[in-house]
Amino acid sequence: MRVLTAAEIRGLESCAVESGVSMETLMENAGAEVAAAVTEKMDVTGKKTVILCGKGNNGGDGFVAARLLAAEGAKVTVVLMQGAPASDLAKQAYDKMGRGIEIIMYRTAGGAVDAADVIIDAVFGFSFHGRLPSVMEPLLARAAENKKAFHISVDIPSGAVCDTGAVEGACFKADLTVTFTAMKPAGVVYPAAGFGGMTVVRQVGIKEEHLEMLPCDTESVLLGNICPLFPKRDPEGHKGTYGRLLMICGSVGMAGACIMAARAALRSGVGLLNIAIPHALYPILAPAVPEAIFTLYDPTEAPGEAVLDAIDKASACLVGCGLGTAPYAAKLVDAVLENAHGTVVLDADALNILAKTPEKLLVPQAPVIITPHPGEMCRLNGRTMAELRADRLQTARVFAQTYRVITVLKGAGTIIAAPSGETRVNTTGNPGMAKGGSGDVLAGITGALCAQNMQPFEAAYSAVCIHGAAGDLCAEALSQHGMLPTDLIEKLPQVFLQIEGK
Ligand SMILES: NC(=O)C1=CN([C@@H]2O[C@H](COP(=O)(O)OP(=O)(O)OC[C@H]3O[C@@H](n4cnc5c(N)ncnc54)[C@H](O)[C@@H]3O)[C@@H](O)[C@H]2O)[C@@H](O)CC1
Ligand SMILES: Nc1ncnc2c1ncn2[C@@H]1O[C@H](COP(=O)(O)OP(=O)(O)O)[C@@H](O)[C@H]1O
Ligand SMILES: [K+]
Repeated sequence: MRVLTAAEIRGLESCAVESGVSMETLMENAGAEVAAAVTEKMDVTGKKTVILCGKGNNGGDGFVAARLLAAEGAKVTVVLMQGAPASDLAKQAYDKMGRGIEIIMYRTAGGAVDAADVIIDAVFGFSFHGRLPSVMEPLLARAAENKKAFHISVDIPSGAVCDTGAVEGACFKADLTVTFTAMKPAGVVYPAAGFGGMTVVRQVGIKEEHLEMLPCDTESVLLGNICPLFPKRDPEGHKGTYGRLLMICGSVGMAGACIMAARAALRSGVGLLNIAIPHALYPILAPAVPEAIFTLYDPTEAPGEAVLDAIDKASACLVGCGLGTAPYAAKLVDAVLENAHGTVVLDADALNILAKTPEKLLVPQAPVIITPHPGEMCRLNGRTMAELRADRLQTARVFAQTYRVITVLKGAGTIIAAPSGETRVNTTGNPGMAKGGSGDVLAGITGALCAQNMQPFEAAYSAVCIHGAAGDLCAEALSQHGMLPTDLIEKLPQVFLQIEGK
């Protein structure tokens, strides 16, 4: 699904006005969609409906919804959060409300919020930036405490910044967000996405051709979107057809990371898996991954002929899961950066090794995918965690463009950014995956898809989506508490069944 910024929506709004659709109509339709979302959920007759309205057009949408819900028999109270409406459009909508709707100021609204059956958040929309004014915080907290009410946000949960998904202070917590025209970053990028509940996109009068003509470089990803990227396997295919993945992962003390990445790669369709490990790991790895072949190396020596030959033959290399950061590991990373022909996937310790010298990411001729979690990202770009959380989209984009690497910034709503500026936001997965080892599974899937010659950007976002989909199946079957990263691997066949079925 396309994800549009506030400026893009404003541009579309101007096109609509030029083609004869008035702003009043857009606002009327927006308010009607909000009212419809409530009436679809419940019979509103006599229901105490509190609408928190700001002074801008988001508040205007709230006034329209107030009028329409009151006409349906709801007992509506409008709360002016910033005093009288300021925009002409919002003023018109306010005047049209007529009698029969209670209008109160936010300072006296606590009781109404506590007793409400429905609370509609129409305080701020896509023009909000910075922090929610602190005077509004107590009322939002009371709205959240009213657990029996249905909470609905208009366009964006108030307190979230549209284009970055940042939430610096308090934010309205919604069960449902009705957003207009297109998905916005705040609907899919965390932390904002965690406040909006389910987000539905509703059309309010922007012409479809205007929407389609608009170039868009950001999309959200669902399993259904990636299915067409997986052609049927060739009936005459052999192991050579499906690529040769070289993994340089694992060390004494971290063999498990290598095993999980290897098993995930094998369950993701790769033809041949070669694992380069120190001799000492062979007795553990060989029985754990019987399908793999092994290239054994001596960690006290520089990467030898066998490792260099393996790099030369690989259609993709995955480096870093459980590799450690010893000097020999750094030499292995260099060997891959200098010699790889196929896509290079760098995870975990490979990224820790490169944190001091990120310019080395520019060395490979081959495409590079990096899969940092937020801590690794901050080590690589030298920024703080607060800076990262303030704009996860831009953090990934800037790094991808600066170092010409596909950047997979992991976490809820993983961001996948390409050097071209194209960006994807993942929508699968859940907090049951927040356990050591989940990242190794993702790295294995990513390496396997790259080895099979999928385009690297498509491989990167498909892997993230598949990984999250496996996580969602695990959560359903095993609970978020009880599921393990190794369970993700066992669920991969079920995800690929869905992909092959399309
Ligand atoms: N453009 C469109 O296509 C449509 C837009 N509509 C609505 O219009 C909304 C946007 O309306 P507006 O542009 O009037 O702005 P908002 O209603 O988002 O914000 C109101 C005002 O708050 C100010 N503000 C921003 N950050 C603040 C902060 N931290 N503290 C205090 N004040 C702050 C802004 O400068 C703005 O003037 C959309 O989100 C949507 O709900 C709808 O009416 C339908 C169509
Ligand atoms: N709350 C969450 N929602 C969705 N996915 C998550 C969540 N927490 C973690 N994940 C996913 O789990 C994986 C964890 O990776 P990482 O932090 O590298 O762990 P490790 O290296 O310990 O295996 C990432 O793919 C991340 O996106
Ligand atoms: K809002």
